[in-house]
Amino acid sequence: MVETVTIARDVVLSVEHLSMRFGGLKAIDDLSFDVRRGEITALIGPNGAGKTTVFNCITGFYKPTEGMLTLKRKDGHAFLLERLPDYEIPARAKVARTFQNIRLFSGMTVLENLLVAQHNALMKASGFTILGLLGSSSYRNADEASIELASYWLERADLLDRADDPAGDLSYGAQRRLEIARAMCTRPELLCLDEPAAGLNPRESAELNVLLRFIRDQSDTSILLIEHDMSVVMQISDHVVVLEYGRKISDGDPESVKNDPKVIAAYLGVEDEEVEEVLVEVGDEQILEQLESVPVGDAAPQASASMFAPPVAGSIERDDGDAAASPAASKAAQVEKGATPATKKSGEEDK
Ligand SMILES: Nc1ncnc2c1ncn2[C@@H]1O[C@H](COP(=O)(O)OP(=O)(O)OP(=O)(O)O)[C@@H](O)[C@H]1O
Repeated sequence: MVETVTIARDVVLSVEHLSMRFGGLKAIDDLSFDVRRGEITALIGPNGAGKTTVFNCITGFYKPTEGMLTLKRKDGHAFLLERLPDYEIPARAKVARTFQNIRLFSGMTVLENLLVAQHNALMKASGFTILGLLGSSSYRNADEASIELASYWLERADLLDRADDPAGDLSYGAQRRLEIARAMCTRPELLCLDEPAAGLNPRESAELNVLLRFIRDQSDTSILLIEHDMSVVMQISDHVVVLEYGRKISDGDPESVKNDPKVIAAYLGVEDEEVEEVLVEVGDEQILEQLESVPVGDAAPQASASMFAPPVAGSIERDDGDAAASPAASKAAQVEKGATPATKKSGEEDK
């Protein structure tokens, strides 16, 4: 059943009073924010802040403990994502997602990866029969349309000349772009990207930025991304939402969020001397001045100091997909784990 609700016209996703508990741990606590249509919204925060949990709630991997997630499609249909079975979220609500770890079919060619993403549309066109596959004109048309769409996104991702190569042969940055191209082949209205710049070098990050800006400006897809690389966030986001310990601490345009003392304190939740050291390294005196007005004790004790540190070429660890931007960007200790998920589905943890 299609759940119909009323939300502002330019909002594609409305998150309202979202909470998610894992046993005794409240990973998300009464979180509300909007993703506006045609924008890039970044969800940022120190490690363990709850960003991936929000994605898992949006994409149906977790059913939230409380709250409403309303996806409004351009045609006016609205879906309450927390009530949809997870397999219907991409198909009906048109939400696509990529993961922190690259998940391509590495033995298939680049083109095949994009065609597999359109499997549902092709099967529908075949009428789910072998005769349909072999002879029907609707299948042939759908087949041609799939190849055309795949070629379009391969070109946008600068991968057209690699179409027949195995996906596993691509460079890391090219594989990231292929994942995004594959997601775009499902014609999503909301694209959720979990750390798309993780492990990319500055040149690859710049290529990613070009692709994401193109999606925002030239397609009907809005983007919600989790990202630790602040150079990416600050360059391409229209809107930034900051989480700390599952709660929203800031929400606004990149400039206002960057200068929000609560955000600075959360990211630089370290000893006073270290704060100063990092800020001097970054060279932002304005932030330093603002930080002085934050009451002592407001800083989170286990946050990361990575926010304003620029990426440093050559210091990127790619094996596990994590990027270390600079010494100042070392990840903070995780918030204590170990609680049992209240509503986690069977299968692996979705990271
Ligand atoms: N399935 C789970 N079971 C128990 N606790 C969980 C589960 N998933 C997440 N958590 C906890 O919820 C909190 C938020 O985790 P989450 O992975 O959403 O944070 P994050 O902001 O995405 O972190 P990172 O930036 O490191 O990816 C953490 O304390 C984490 O340990």
